[in-house]
Amino acid sequence: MAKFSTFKIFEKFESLKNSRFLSNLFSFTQELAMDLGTANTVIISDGKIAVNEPSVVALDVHTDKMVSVGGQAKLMYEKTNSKIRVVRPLRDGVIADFNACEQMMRGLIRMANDGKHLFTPSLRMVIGVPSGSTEVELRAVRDSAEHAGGHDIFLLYEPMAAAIGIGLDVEAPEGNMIVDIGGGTTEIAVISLGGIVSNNSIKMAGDDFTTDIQEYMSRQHNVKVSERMAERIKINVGAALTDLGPNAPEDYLVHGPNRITALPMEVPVCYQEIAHCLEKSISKIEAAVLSALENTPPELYADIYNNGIYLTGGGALLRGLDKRLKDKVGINFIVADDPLLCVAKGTGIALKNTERFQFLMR
Ligand SMILES: Nc1ncnc2c1ncn2[C@@H]1O[C@H](COP(=O)(O)OP(=O)(O)OP(=O)(O)O)[C@@H](O)[C@H]1O
Repeated sequence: MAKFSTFKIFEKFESLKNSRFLSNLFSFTQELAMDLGTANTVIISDGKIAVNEPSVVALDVHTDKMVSVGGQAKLMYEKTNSKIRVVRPLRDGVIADFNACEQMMRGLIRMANDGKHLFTPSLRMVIGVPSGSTEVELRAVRDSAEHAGGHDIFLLYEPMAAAIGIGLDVEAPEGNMIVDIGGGTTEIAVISLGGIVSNNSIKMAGDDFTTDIQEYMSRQHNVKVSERMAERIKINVGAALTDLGPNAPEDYLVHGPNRITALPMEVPVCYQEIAHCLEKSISKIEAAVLSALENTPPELYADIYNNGIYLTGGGALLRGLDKRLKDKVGINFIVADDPLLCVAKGTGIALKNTERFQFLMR
């Protein structure tokens, strides 16, 4: 009888061991794909989005230990006391605070695991990086990932990841152009035969739009707004065109202190004035797209003309941007589905097919 039940227990354990839960619990290697962005970090585990959080970490000023990470840390942003510092470790697409970045990565990876592993696994990772990164900047990402538990680390350029994430056949002898407007960088790349033929990476993107709005509110309306409020204005009434027709959003009510008197103010903001205030920054992105097209060989140019240009990244969500770029360049612009997730999805696909995409990664 005892023999029988021992056998049963053994059989049960074997079947559980083969289940995903237990194989995760006892596995020593874990595979993660990561879009380590200036504004948001997305982690894909087991083919699913496990983490999609702001790239923010809160640290104890005295011990430098992590207090919170992601959305929780963002809630503390611009609201801290002298004991806590809230850091955005990436600026313009690259690591600006190495220690904070490492802590943030650790915290987010832990969040992705969520008790799934009994032991700290060794990580096999694909990480999206800006295509304009220098060797030193790439080294910094690799080092941060290694310190956060990474063992096998593959780096994939963001426009290539975005193209894979959209579902384009990046190995085909066909030109495709991607314009990825993130928080810190705009990456423009022409892809053909599994390589980047021409690229242009500028440090002008969504966060610069936010800063433009913050400065505009202070200059034009004498109202002081935080970075987070400026971002809310951008999301609610941000636009690239002064005429959005029937898609125009309602005015957005902004509350804040008067810059001079500190008395409370209420200012309604319309999308037309935001379109004016973003004019200069958007023109720089237009110029970068034109310059990338200038450097594109004619055969690939013809493909791009036929296929249209893909817009990805959070900046692609700015109202009317696709139409404005189309009017300027004369080529159709297509906003990808889920533009905020294209790079992450692409790194996830590359992770599942590291053999196939090995030649694309560094
Ligand atoms: N609806 C929206 N309208 C305009 N901008 C938006 C919208 N939603 C998000 N954004 C902006 O998109 C940016 C974040 O985009 P994304 O997550 O693609 O960037 P990232 O990957 O973090 O940055 P990077 O690639 O530069 O490192 C932020 O500046 C955010 O304010």
